[in-house]
Amino acid sequence: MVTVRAPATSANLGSGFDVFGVALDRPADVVHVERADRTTIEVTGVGSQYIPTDPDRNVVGAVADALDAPAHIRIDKGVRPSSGLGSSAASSAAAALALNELYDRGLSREELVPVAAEGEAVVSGEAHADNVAPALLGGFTVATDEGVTTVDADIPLVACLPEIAVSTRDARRVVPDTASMDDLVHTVGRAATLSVGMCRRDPSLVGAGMDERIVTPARAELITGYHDVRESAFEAGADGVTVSGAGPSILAVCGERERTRVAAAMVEAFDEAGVAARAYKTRVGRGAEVFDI
Ligand SMILES: Nc1ncnc2c1ncn2[C@@H]1O[C@H](COP(=O)(O)OP(=O)(O)O)[C@@H](O)[C@H]1O
Ligand SMILES: N[C@@H](CCOP(=O)(O)O)C(=O)O
Repeated sequence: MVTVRAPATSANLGSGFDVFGVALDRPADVVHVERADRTTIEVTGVGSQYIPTDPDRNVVGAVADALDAPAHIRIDKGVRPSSGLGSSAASSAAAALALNELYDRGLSREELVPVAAEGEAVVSGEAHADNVAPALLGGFTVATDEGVTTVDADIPLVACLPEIAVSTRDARRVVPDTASMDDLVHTVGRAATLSVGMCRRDPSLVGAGMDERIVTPARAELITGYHDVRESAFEAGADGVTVSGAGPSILAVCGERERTRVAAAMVEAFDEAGVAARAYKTRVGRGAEVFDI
């Protein structure tokens, strides 16, 4: 048996739609795999009642197919599904790494990124790699058609998860088909600022680089209380606030000392909007870990 822990991730970071991602140091999924003649799946943990065990509908089934590695796969969910915190990606990345070990396929973590992205295609319709890349490699990742670049960033974060579900598939439908040249220039400037901020481990540059005018405003409409939560986080000292992945989680970047205040302000603002929420005080963390063979 092989056991792998793969972390939650936050994709896009505002200005890096379908490209940027960070691994969070918590929460995480734990996946156990054992060789079998055909793939079977068992799911426990947070939100497991909403997750199919049919290998054609669970992301780990697609990963097992892609690696030609049938197995009995047990998923212990720590990352709630439809959260905007890369729940499906955590399972996909963990399964890819675990099955690669179990069947001795010899693929590197970089080579496992497109394999794990096959799982994302099952649930969102597209094999976007911006969650599975940080889930496998850790840190801040830039995922493009050419491959993945990583930065071992260390930045404090707050991920605030409201009790609403937004499916990535639905949230991809509201993404505009076109953008003006002004908005593209603005996005490139912010994305570059954010990347420099990650390299310098500077929360204020990362925060400034999160601002984005094309995708985020459309998705904010799907999240009750988004504007108030964002404003409250800034008032409490956040350097930047945006939709985490496709939502509904909201991600804030801040200094170490502001984290507790920012987390409390976000939960309170959701509460005032009539939505229960929890906040993870977290930071950019490591990628998936094999911890028991
Ligand atoms: N192993 C899995 N973990 C989480 N969700 C899964 C898994 N397999 C299939 N799903 C389905 O994927 C959807 C959640 O994925 P997605 O919408 O991308 O949300 P998230 O942002 O949390 O990854 C749900 O419909 C869920 O039932
Ligand atoms: N780039 C994707 C990221 C989806 O992230 P998730 O955590 O919500 O699955 C998108 O924005 O659609």
